[in-house]
Amino acid sequence: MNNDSRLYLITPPQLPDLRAFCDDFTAALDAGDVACIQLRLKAGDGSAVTDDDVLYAAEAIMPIAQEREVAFIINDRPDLALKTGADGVHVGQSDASCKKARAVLGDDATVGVTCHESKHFALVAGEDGADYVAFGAFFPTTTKETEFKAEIGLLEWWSYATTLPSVAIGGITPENCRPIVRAGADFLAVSGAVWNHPEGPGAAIKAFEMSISEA
Ligand SMILES: Cc1ncc(COP(=O)(O)OP(=O)(O)O)c(N)n1
Ligand SMILES: Cc1ncsc1CCOP(=O)(O)O
Ligand SMILES: [Mg+2]
Repeated sequence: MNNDSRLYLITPPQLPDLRAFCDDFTAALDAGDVACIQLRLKAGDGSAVTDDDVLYAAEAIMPIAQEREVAFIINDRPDLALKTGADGVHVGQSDASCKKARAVLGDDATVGVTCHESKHFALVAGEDGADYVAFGAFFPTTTKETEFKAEIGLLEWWSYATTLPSVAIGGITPENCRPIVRAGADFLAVSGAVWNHPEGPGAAIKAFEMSISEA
């Protein structure tokens, strides 16, 4: 049994009211243990995401995280992670490679890699110097159109076979996370279940903590 999973928050894909998001984020961090936040901005209806959008959001969000020793990770873009002074970057299979991200950010940065449902991608990421591998999607999600579905057995196998930390992602909620925690996921990456919780992000963090401790 592994009850040590920690929360890895992912921002909503659009942040039309950055100040309101910063309040929500602060409430989440004040409610319980959070290991890290990933700034993940994606184009909405008719709007592209510019580098300036990412830099502007990072400038507001990063200090809130770093003041509380919560790691600040930028999605997709090692160059912007370097420019903002982020703690690291998360790259997918169609983004910059893990090796490239490491070359840009150096040995001290955190580099995470999306591995979908693939042991092969995860083993390659480990060889290439990733600090964690992310598997998913475990459950249906409306945050991203997902092509890949991961099974919980993959997390069990990974935690048995390797020491590299795993992140589970995709539709994870306080209600469905227990098998993922028991399977040995080191981190639960969550977005919608926190920011859209009916009682607010702080209540979501507390509900996750309860489920993790009972898993
Ligand atoms: C922790 C974590 N895991 C997976 C992803 C997905 O990355 P990617 O496949 O590159 O897709 P986008 O997030 O860029 O749409 C992630 N961002 N974080
Ligand atoms: C970015 C990403 N990659 C696979 S699923 C997903 C979305 C995670 O968000 P949620 O926790 O709302 O399902
Ligand atoms: Mg990506």
